[in-house]
Amino acid sequence: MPVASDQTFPFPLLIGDIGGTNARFALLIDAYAEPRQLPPIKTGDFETIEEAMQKSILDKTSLRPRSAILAVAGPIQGDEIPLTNAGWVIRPKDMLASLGLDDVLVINDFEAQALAVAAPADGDIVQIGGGSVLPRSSRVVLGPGTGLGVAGLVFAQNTWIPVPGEGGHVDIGPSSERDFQIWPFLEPIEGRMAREQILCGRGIMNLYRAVCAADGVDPVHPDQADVTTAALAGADPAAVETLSLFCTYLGRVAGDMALIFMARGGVFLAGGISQKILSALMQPEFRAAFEDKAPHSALMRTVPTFAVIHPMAALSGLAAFAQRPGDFGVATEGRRWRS
Ligand SMILES: Nc1ncnc2c1ncn2[C@@H]1O[C@H](COP(=O)(O)OP(=O)(O)OP(=O)(O)O)[C@@H](O)[C@H]1O
Repeated sequence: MPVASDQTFPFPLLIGDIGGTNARFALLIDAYAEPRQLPPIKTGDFETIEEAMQKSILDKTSLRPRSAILAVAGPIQGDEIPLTNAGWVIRPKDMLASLGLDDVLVINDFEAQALAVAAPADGDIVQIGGGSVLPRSSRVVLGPGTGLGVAGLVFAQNTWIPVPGEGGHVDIGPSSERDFQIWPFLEPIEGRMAREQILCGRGIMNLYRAVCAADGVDPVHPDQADVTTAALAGADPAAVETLSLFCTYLGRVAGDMALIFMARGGVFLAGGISQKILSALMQPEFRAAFEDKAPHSALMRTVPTFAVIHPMAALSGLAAFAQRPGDFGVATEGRRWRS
């Protein structure tokens, strides 16, 4: 049965960021040592998470972790947690038994990204456009990857409290004249357009195909990496427009989230794709769409936006929480299991 309890976890402690495509792990020997990062693995290479953890971690070290804190892509409910965009199902009770752990906590992957932006090091982020951080004010993290992750981070009672959600599944609509030309060709999900239909890896392909269809040209790029590579090289007008629109829509959604949380502490772009298209995010489209929020454009100009460039940001957030749990208000009820 999941139990509610205190916030400390026994060391050695294994932390893991389990995305739809990649899983990244690190070991913490104690509350003071630097996390020992392990080589990332592809979720598709292993049938189950227990097999992945056994073969890629436990078989390769004599260190026996006593607890695990895992961040997963998807909502956490009950004793079986399916990953939204991958085949694994996390069963913490089985994990306690099969991996010999005393304590397992499972949180949302963007909650971990939120923990990471409570106090990012200067070298971990790059500012996009103007504005400045108002200390102790709410923050937002969102990131296109296999899906679109979104979370808030609020400061209350001297702790940073991550606010997980499923903001990638909120509706998105057309706004400009060009949007109205392209929108009819976007593939919806069960009849509606959610943000994640555009703002993620497969969303780039959805947008690219729609841009091509709107202009009556044949798509030539086989996947999203090909589209962004061609766009960044300025090689193909449809790819260039796709990336430009992607930045506009990401800016629009980032601005929406900033308004919802009144995020004067900043909006942080995490996820694998943001790092790969950083030079496009630095162009005017992203920030212009972010600020285009009449009647609050003047306010939006003061709110800073950042790309997170730390390669393992979610892991750094989990490590900060594991080592200084008192700094964070992470709810454990219903998602912590102990043997
Ligand atoms: N150069 C690129 N341009 C655009 N998309 C890319 C590029 N390289 C990888 N991708 C896409 O990024 C996605 C993977 O993102 P990420 O590395 O953040 O993985 P993840 O952590 O597993 O994602 P998530 O946490 O959302 O499940 C895939 O859809 C992949 O096709």
